[in-house]
Amino acid sequence: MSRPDTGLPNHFELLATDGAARTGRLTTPHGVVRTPAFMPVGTAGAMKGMHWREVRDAGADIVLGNTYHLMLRPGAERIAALGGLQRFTGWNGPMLTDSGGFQVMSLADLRKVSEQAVTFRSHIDGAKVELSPERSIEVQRLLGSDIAMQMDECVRLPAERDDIDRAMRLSLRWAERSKRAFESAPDGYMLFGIVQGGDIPQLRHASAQGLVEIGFHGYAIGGLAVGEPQAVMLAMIDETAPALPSDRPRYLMGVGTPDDMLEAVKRGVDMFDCVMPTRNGRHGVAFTRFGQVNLRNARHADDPRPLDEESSWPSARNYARAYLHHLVKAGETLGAMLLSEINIAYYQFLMQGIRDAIARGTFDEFYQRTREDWARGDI
Ligand SMILES: Nc1cc(N)c2c(=O)[nH][nH]c(=O)c2c1
Repeated sequence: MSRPDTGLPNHFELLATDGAARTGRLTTPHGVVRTPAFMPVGTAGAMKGMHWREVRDAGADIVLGNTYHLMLRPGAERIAALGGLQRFTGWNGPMLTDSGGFQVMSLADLRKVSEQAVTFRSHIDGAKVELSPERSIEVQRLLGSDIAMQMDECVRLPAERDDIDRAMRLSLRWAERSKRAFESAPDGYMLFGIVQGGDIPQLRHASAQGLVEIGFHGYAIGGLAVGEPQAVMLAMIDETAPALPSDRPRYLMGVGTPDDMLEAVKRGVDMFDCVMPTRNGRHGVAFTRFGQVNLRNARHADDPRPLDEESSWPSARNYARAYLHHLVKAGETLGAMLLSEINIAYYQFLMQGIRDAIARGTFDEFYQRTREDWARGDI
């Protein structure tokens, strides 16, 4: 087990452990986050297809905002002038923002990476933009997010060792710059470092060690969920999590399916984010206690049963599959809305079950039973 980190103020309280799995509380300026936590992704300041009250009622303590989108439109200075993300959006709880660098690499045109910054042309209006570690921190501070992320360079897999090594060392230098730029933030606001190193254990260890020497409030495991098989992702979590301070939160970026998260919690991960529940909902796919259900499938056309008559979420137990199938096939907006909330609610239901099981010391039984239920499939 890795050593506690005696560096920056620690806002994370470990409440219980069960094997490598942990449950805890992360205290932020806008509220407490129960961990393990799933952060729904509110890309441009909104949860697609959902009201914030539904996100909160589903059990989410914290949501994620994308710096890339928000800095381009409506703009960080405008959001700051309007009172920050919480007042601007109406979500009055904790928010985490990413650095923007990851989405520059996946969304922007004509992007160029240098030691100083990434430069790119906005996908909205073609304007030339420079995003440095310092500007990324400035934007995240202007947005007022509770947890900011260092700027990093993530290499998609598979990739050559030299490129993974280059990006990992650049990310460490950007980590230093990000931390210096963050130092004026008020107490309580946090900055997380991001471990890179691709699918190479030695590079992951070097990245984790370098970040711990710099010192952060929490640590993200980056460079995964970028095209590698689940087995590789899990192997890299096995390499990385134990190299991070045991008393600080560990955040696996961009992950994932319910199965991914259950496996990652078993390996000591505390926080997750993924667009999958809302994106799959918009595409007609529901996540349930018995696995995924594709409501586009004709087999649902005459099925009067709800998705899950024992669900804690009303929309999952009150609407017939036949109706959801109709809405999806007809392209009705309500279909995307209902399946988005059903999926976010299931993700939060899973997280609550995980937290309860770890607190009771029954995580192994919960893990086995949950996987058996998924394997039963949709009856
Ligand atoms: N799967 C991933 C999703 C992400 N949003 C990120 C990120 O923002 N930074 N760095 C990363 O490595 C990364 C990986």
